[in-house]
Amino acid sequence: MMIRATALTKDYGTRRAIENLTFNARKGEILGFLGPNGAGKTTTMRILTGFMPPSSGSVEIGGYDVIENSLEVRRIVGYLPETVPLYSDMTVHEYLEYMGSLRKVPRLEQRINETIEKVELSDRASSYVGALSKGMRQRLGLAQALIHQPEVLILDEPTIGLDPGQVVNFRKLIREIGKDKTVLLSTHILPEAQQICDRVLIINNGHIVAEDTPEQLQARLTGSQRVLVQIRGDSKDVLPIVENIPGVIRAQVRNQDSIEFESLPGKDVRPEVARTLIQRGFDLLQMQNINLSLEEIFLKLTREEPAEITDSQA
Ligand SMILES: Nc1ncnc2c1ncn2[C@@H]1O[C@H](COP(=O)(O)OP(=O)(O)OP(=O)(O)O)[C@@H](O)[C@H]1O
Repeated sequence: MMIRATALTKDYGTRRAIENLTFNARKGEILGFLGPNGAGKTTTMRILTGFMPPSSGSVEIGGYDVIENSLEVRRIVGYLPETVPLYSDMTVHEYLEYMGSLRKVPRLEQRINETIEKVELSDRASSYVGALSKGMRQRLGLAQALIHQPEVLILDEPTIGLDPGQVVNFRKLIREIGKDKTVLLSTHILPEAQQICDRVLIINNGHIVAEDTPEQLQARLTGSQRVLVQIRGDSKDVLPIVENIPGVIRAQVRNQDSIEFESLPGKDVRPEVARTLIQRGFDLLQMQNINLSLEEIFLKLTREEPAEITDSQA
């Protein structure tokens, strides 16, 4: 195992940010940390990079304890924090020279050239950092994380604030770099985790609530459908009818003239619902799939195994 985190807990004063997180990452794996804002992703990454100690628990990276062997850990870990401290009055080359010299990178000039080529900034080597686009700045952030050729790369919400084109490029770049590194990446965007990662940990409220491959995650999420139905009439009259249609697992009144229902995985009951309602004399005004929000996805994924609620969070 390249990363081994055991029973990590972090309290900020009386606020418990993460509790008892245990997870591993294999060598060469791209592991995703998926969770909404405030879930505890940044806290975990800061602990992993030795930026701050946990309140309890331990982390080993490449066999080194992040606190006891912090120098070794810094040598094998590259970190792209949520906001990278970049110096706008340095050029791209100067900035990497500076970051590389702090890390005492050997043959730095050659290394800078290799790195800017990898992140596709070679033609910007002499541009001032302040003049770069957001996407370029993020690639420069990645370059500083890669300058010392770390085996492990830790990326905190790396595509946040990029425009859609830049996001696509940046994800491709991470996959490319991840071919020969262990990568831990945090995101609050489900498709991002699915596109980039080999395995995804879902973190909510400081706890790991699910762990899966992107494929299995997808299967668990797209299995069932949620649909909004609007009719001319009273939704209270329609509810019992829809509830009784085979394949419908849950239905509820949305407002006066609409209800929503959820169907069994793998079964599209919409035609049956439409037919039944029309047969019963209702005018069907609208039928619309409802996308799951991230919060709902968490609930869904954790329905079978509810997240542990502890009373120690007060
Ligand atoms: N320095 C701090 N002092 C007090 N509370 C903090 C501190 N940093 C984080 N927290 C709290 O700990 C919890 C976890 O925060 P964390 O930043 O790790 O979450 P996150 O998943 O990275 O979210 P985000 O994407 O918003 O950064 C949040 O409730 C946050 O308010």
